[in-house]
Amino acid sequence: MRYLTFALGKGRLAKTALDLFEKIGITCEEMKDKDSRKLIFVNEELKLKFFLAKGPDVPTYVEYGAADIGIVGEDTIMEEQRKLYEVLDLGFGKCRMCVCGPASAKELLLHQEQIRVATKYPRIAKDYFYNKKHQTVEIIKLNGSIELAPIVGLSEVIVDIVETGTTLRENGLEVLEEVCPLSARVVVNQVSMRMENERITKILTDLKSVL
Ligand SMILES: Nc1ncnc2c1ncn2[C@@H]1O[C@H](COP(=O)(O)OP(=O)(O)OP(=O)(O)O)[C@@H](O)[C@H]1O
Ligand SMILES: O=P(O)(O)OC[C@H]1O[C@H](OP(=O)(O)OP(=O)(O)O)[C@H](O)[C@@H]1O
Repeated sequence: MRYLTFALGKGRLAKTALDLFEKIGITCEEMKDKDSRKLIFVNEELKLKFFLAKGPDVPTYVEYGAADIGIVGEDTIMEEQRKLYEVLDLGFGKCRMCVCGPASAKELLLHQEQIRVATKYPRIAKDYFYNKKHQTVEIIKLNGSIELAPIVGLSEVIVDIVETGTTLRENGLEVLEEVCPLSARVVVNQVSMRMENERITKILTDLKSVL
């Protein structure tokens, strides 16, 4: 039997994903060691491998078959546009992709002004403004602390993830429009889905039963 390989984003979703696997009898104790720099873990008994990667790289590993199964935020799936099957909504990691800014930016959105939009998600932002709203905007790609952009005058608004709204509140910003709700998803490599259908289907069925 060959190994089935799981790719997990090493951020916020990893711990909950591992807890979920534990509930269906898939454990990997080594992975819980927070101080470890180890990147890949093996469960010999079940012939499973797990590795931690940067969230946005998870769909890449899955598309190329370096991982059979991945757990990743829906935002990352939308942004990366990889060829893979999105098979299960895990119902955790819930948040929203939103257009945010100071209250004063509402007017600019309303009048379809040519505004600047800072974001870690240029594809999602472009799709939203160009295809859904038919509004021409300038998109500026950033890599984090996106809320800074309207505060320091880099952009009028941002497209970013909102969970509790604390980051917005503490920086005098608010949600102006909602792009879409988001949650953690299971993605599967397209060839693995055929070649390892039985094992993968069993894992998915087990996961569904504990959600
Ligand atoms: N408050 C939140 N902020 C960001 N992502 C959240 C939040 N709540 C849930 N998520 C989900 O968790 C996923 C992982 O987020 P996390 O910030 O850990 O990783 P990341 O965006 O890849 O971070 P980094 O770029 O810092 O490595 C996101 O893609 C999103 O789907
Ligand atoms: O609504 P909240 O609960 O405040 O959560 C949303 C914030 O969390 C994320 O940032 P993260 O902590 O991943 O840091 P980053 O800005 O460096 O990506 C996201 O980009 C928002 O800034």
